[in-house]
Amino acid sequence: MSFDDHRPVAARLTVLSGPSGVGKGSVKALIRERYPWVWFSVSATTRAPRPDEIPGFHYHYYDRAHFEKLAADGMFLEWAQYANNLYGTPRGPIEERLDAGLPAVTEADLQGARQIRQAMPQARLVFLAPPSWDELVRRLTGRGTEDAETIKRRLALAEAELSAESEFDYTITNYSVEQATEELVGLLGSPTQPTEACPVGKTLAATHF
Ligand SMILES: Nc1nc2c(ncn2[C@@H]2O[C@H](COP(=O)(O)OP(=O)(O)O)[C@@H](O)[C@H]2O)c(=O)[nH]1
Ligand SMILES: Nc1ncnc2c1ncn2[C@@H]1O[C@H](COP(=O)(O)OP(=O)(O)O)[C@@H](O)[C@H]1O
Repeated sequence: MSFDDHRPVAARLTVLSGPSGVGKGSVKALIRERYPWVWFSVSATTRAPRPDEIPGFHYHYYDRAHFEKLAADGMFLEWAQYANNLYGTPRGPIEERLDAGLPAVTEADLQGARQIRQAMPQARLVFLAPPSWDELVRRLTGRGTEDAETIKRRLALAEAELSAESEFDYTITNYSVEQATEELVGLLGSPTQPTEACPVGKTLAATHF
């Protein structure tokens, strides 16, 4: 029996995965703008912030020693090395949400999605797919945030990620950010109440560390 089996299904965790450059960040940004009641976990990473990224909003940015200490202390629901950096989902805020009967969404690479599947069989795994390989290359290159060597490494990982699509419960193809956003929000379901992000009597901490 897994540790979340007592929780109602509505309070489940949705995991958003997909290759680098497919549009996960773009979809998350539109959801945050249009559907602010959707609660996203803020992952931790050892990678440096990109110029337009805000610490505590896009990621918690830590050096490797601090990240490894948090991992050793069991502070992550899952964590993994992707390319040369570590990424992890903080455990506390997610457990607080689920224990309060509220849904949560986190982003994770394939290794992280697999760890969450093991730990939480009720979790719903969603794969964001590109319309084509060439379009993925165009998007990743066009973003202009990684050098050629990093792009090559991420595309090599993308091949493995695309071939694991069948492990996911749902695939959403990101033809347009608008369409992919609506499909993902459709899967998440409408909020039971607009105020569900902050139930009375519960303090939902943004982060535990
Ligand atoms: N395991 C795990 N992977 C994550 C987490 N947050 C982000 N990632 C993944 O780490 C990979 C690299 O993310 P990032 O450096 O932001 O690049 P991007 O996907 O190109 O925007 C992507 O596959 C993300 O989905 C997390 O909390 N845990
Ligand atoms: N549906 C789309 N059509 C065209 N360009 C897109 C689409 N979705 C995202 N992009 C662009 O592709 C690039 C990568 O998107 P991003 O959201 O950063 O991907 P990820 O977070 O998955 O790495 C960005 O320049 C973004 O503007």
